[in-house]
Amino acid sequence: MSAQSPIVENATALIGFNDLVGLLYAVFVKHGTSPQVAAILARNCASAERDGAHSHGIFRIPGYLSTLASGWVDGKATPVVTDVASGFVRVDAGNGFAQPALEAARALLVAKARSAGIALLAIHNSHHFAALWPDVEPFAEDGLVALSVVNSMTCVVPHGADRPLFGTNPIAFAAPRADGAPIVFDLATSAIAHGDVQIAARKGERLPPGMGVDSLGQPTTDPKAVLEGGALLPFGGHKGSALSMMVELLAAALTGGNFSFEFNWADHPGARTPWTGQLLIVIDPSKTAGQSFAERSQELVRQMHAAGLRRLPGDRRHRTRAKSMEEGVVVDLEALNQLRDWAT
Ligand SMILES: NC(=O)C1=CN([C@@H]2O[C@H](COP(=O)(O)OP(=O)(O)OC[C@H]3O[C@@H](n4cnc5c(N)ncnc54)[C@H](OP(=O)(O)O)[C@@H]3O)[C@@H](O)[C@H]2O)C=CC1
Ligand SMILES: O=C(O)C1=NCCCC1
Repeated sequence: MSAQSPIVENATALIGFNDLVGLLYAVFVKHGTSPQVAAILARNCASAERDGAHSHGIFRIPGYLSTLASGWVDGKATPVVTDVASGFVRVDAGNGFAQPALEAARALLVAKARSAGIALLAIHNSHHFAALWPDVEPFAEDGLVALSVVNSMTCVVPHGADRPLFGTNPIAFAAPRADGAPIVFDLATSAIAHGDVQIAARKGERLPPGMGVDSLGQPTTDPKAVLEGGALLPFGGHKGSALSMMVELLAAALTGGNFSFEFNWADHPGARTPWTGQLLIVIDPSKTAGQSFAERSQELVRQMHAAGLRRLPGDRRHRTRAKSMEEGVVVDLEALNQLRDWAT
């Protein structure tokens, strides 16, 4: 630890998962969401904290609240679902959050996927602040395969370019398997999520090399240099950059949302989300020929373990989830007290 960047370990507290959901629900209602929206966001945010996905748990609450206070997002919006075609559902989120829009469309989307074998959900006029795995995991728990993409705000320099253009543009995938939790991965197409850079800056920690550049385009491990005029890099050079480009096309061009670069923060003080889009593809694998998909995915996992793999994507989350459900969710004490203030 360097003398210039002391790492302060904050005190923590334990809170039961349902108590955390209840507390977050009260915070959201108090700050202008409808009870329906509050219930969805509270569960989403508490689930991230429960699973140790800290960059998209309680850490995000100040951003939610300042965005609600700015009027940039409508916390009481009622999503409008349109049955576009046999395999296509569109939702106008009404300038509300993306998760209630997904909830509003879920039943129709699943019915279409089960009848046609595949269905696509395009959400626009929406805000997505969160982790993506809660959006896809429930489909796989019901035996379906799901893929989701969402673009975010400009902070990533495309491979070979001179200035930031893409968002951190995550991709999440979930598939059922015969024995055990669904296979789920959820990753930013940037070398690191923006939220993790903010957390590192707050804790006075350095970033690993290769994550970002400073305002002069020079490589840096200083999170503040990345946040203040610098930018992030895609993961895996041209490969992550191509995936990020794909996310812009699917999540924005196909849904009617903004590209990550089409949002001017200066016009919306307090806003923390851009006005982008979200795309979800749901597949019913029972429609494929041959052996059960869940058996095939189980066989893949078996072979990966036989090849020496010790950790599947999602394993860490599930371990953290089990511990949180048994012992309580570990939260920063100061953040917990702040939530209690905000709830009253
Ligand atoms: N809404 C938005 O606009 C945005 C949201 N995000 C969110 O930020 C979150 C964090 O993204 P990111 O930092 O890229 O995620 P990570 O790099 O931490 O993890 C990405 C995936 O890889 C898995 N994984 C990590 N390390 C290993 C390993 N050693 N072996 C096997 N699997 C591993 C993770 O599983 P596990 O979880 O079990 O560790 C996870 O599924 C995501 O939830 C994403 O949706 C990011 C950008 C924008
Ligand atoms: O961590 C990130 O990167 C983001 N998370 C939520 C919304 C914008 C980007």
